[in-house]
Amino acid sequence: MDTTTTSSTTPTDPGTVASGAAVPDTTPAGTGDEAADAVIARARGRIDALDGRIVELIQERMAASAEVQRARISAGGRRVHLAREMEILRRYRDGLGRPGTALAMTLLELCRGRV
Ligand SMILES: O=C(O)C(=O)C[C@]1(C(=O)O)C=C[C@@H](O)C=C1
Repeated sequence: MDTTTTSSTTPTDPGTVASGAAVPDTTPAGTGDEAADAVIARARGRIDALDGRIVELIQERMAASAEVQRARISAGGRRVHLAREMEILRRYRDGLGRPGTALAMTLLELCRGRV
């Protein structure tokens, strides 16, 4: 295996190789095209703002989900409600296609733990 570069098949910190040794990041800061760089910087600003809001929304969802689960368990029910999960999985699949299902499964795991 080539140990001088990060492998595309092995997820590692981009600043290290599999051995953990530090490698300089040689990715150029820009494309060399000023207009393209400006578009990229602006769009990345929007992405960062959106990601921040998405994380906050997920945290808000986790709190609402915990409230539902606590109430159900206090009333003698179970943490997991499979029919409700099916509705949620369908909504994400309808909105985002097959990867939407995977996203919904990750959200459910964040909200109620692994089943
Ligand atoms: O809607 C519920 O009944 C919940 O408990 C919330 C929630 C969710 O996070 O969406 C969590 C666990 C259940 O299995 C189903 C859904």
